[in-house]
Amino acid sequence: MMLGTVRRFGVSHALRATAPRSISARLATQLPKWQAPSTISSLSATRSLHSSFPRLSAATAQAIVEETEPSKPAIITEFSDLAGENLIHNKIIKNIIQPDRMNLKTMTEVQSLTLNEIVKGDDILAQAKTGTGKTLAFLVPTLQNILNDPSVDVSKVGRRSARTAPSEIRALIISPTRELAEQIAVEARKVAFGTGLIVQTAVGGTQKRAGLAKIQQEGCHLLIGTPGRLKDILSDPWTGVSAPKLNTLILDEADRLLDQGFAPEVEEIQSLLPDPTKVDRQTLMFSATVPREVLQMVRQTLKPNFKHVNTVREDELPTHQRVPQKVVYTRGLENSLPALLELAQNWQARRDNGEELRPFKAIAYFNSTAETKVSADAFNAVARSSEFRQSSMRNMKMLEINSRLSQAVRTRSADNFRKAREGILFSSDVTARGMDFPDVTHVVQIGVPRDRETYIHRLGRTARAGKEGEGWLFMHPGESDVYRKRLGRLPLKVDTALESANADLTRSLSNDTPVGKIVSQITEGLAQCDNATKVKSYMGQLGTATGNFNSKREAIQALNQMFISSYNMQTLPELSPRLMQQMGLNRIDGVSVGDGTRQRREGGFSRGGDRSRFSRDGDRGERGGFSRGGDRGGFSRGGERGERSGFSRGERGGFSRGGDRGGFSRGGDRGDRSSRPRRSFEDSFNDDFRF
Ligand SMILES: Nc1ncnc2c1ncn2[C@@H]1O[C@H](COP(=O)(O)OP(=O)(O)OP(=O)(O)O)[C@@H](O)[C@H]1O
Repeated sequence: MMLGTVRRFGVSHALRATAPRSISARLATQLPKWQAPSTISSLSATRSLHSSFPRLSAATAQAIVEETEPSKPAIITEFSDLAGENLIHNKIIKNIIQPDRMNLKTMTEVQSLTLNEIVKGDDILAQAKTGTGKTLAFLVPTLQNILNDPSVDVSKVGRRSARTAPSEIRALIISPTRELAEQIAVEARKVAFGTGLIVQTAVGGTQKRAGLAKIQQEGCHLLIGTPGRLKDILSDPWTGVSAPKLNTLILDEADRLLDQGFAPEVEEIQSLLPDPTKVDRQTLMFSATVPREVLQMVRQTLKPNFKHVNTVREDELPTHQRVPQKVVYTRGLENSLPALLELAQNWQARRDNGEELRPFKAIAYFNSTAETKVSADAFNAVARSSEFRQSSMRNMKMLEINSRLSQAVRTRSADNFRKAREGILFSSDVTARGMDFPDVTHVVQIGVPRDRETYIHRLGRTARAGKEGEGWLFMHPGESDVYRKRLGRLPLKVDTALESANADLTRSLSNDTPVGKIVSQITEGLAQCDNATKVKSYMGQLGTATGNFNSKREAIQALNQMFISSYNMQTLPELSPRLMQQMGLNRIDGVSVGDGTRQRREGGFSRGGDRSRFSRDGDRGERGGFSRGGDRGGFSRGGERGERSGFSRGERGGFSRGGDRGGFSRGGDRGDRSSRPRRSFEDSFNDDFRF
């Protein structure tokens, strides 16, 4: 079996014969040493030689190449060795290796393999596990290709700022989330420091005008953004931003960008780029996961002779072996938050006892945005309590991030978590892909995630760059069918150590027991959350749980129990008959039927409880739940595949039919100009609905 493989597809694209060759392709012919590791398929025997952070050591690579194809020179594996090859600008190399800059030495496997391939100018699909340095793998050759382009004014390289017209954009990176786009930009600026190359971002939720002005004043060689905003500015002639000379397009988290939710926007962006028969374009796709369903889209998007660089062996699991993954069956939905607190306390107790453990820094993932909020609010209340403030956990930061927060708050949360030594980030899937928060020790997923890829990417927020980490999944036994379907082949082991996961919280527990103490902390924390948030959380979870549980009735019973016993609410939220019909529920499922008057009175919804209003006022994450619940045909009946496609169809279909789409897209542009930024449809849909 292969450690890293480079597969070539098809024959050369007819266009390539006529199209001008990319700079990198031309370069490649002058570069005898940086050979394609076409023998890389023979690397399997050396796997044990590698550290947990997969790298090809120079000696190993040399030995392999010699063993298999003695005539071929070594693969470059040290960043510093790039200098002798005249391949990569000295400033870029310095930026990467200098201790006071990025301080990196040896390439990771995906970097080594793809740098080599990208520089030759071919289209690439690159697959490597989470946290293995894919960002640098596409940034370095991309920035170098721009520098190599004779039509880019290289005479200014080295100056602080090389002013360019907006149309000088040579490379475009599309990212599914704003935070990831910004993170890539930070990395790109580090790599490009001192070269004169200008990196700009175009992401939703920020002032479009200000972003455009920046591009116009400073110029832009590399533009990084989210699909909606990129489409917006490239399609609008008034922005003055176009990319007639663009020759590199990168799709980070490619499988997400090619799924049915994003694909139309990505296609539209491509149609706004120069005709590839006139301006040769190299397209690069990177992700840790490439499900079979999207391979077809990959083939349609890349040139027929694209290369598939895959560092995940066919017989290997897509998660890091070094990461223990544990599944905890919770007695009820209400047991998850106490179990999370217990996990943190246990870790801290071990540290207090002198074990050499890193500070507890966890991301807790929830399937609905409102649940994220209620949980963050409850833990913040716990953290304010005198008991907590007197404990050794007192420095733990409790932070929240989800798509319902303003972009400014989202950015602040992400920055604070990045800086935090210890803490918990209560997150929806906005941070599930690509985000590189340092030193995350635990990823805790609450509820079975919507698909296998989501599980893998969330888990990938820990154990990055060769570090250690743990993955935990807290799930209700009622989710066992979808658990088996979605995550069945992943190496999760049942863990029963967390006592509060199994405590009966419908009965009062003595405060004298450790579990009783934990439960009372959470109960007091939840008591400080407002009722409206709790109602929204119930509604959000209704959507996700009815899609996840073996039966809707069981889901609703579990939810009702949590609402009454743990949220300490007296009466269940009312669901309108219309909503019930949309969700495929009936009275005997145990829901409270009404017109929403009660929750309006109690502050649950400001503008009503039916679906159409709820979709404006309620939690956007919840809408995902509703659609899934509503579009039962796709979600509950489908298998793994059916769920994926049903899910996407359900979301889009639900939206278009509901008419929200038009409203959102119209509102998006105007919103960017108004003082209170409004969200374009894409921003709301792509970021909020599905993350
Ligand atoms: N050659 C290297 N040596 C050591 N650390 C590296 C190297 N390259 C990148 N890193 C670090 O590894 C971490 C993960 O990198 P990156 O975010 O690019 O991973 P990724 O493969 O894109 O992950 P994901 O699949 O989650 O998007 C970053 O902190 C980065 O600085």
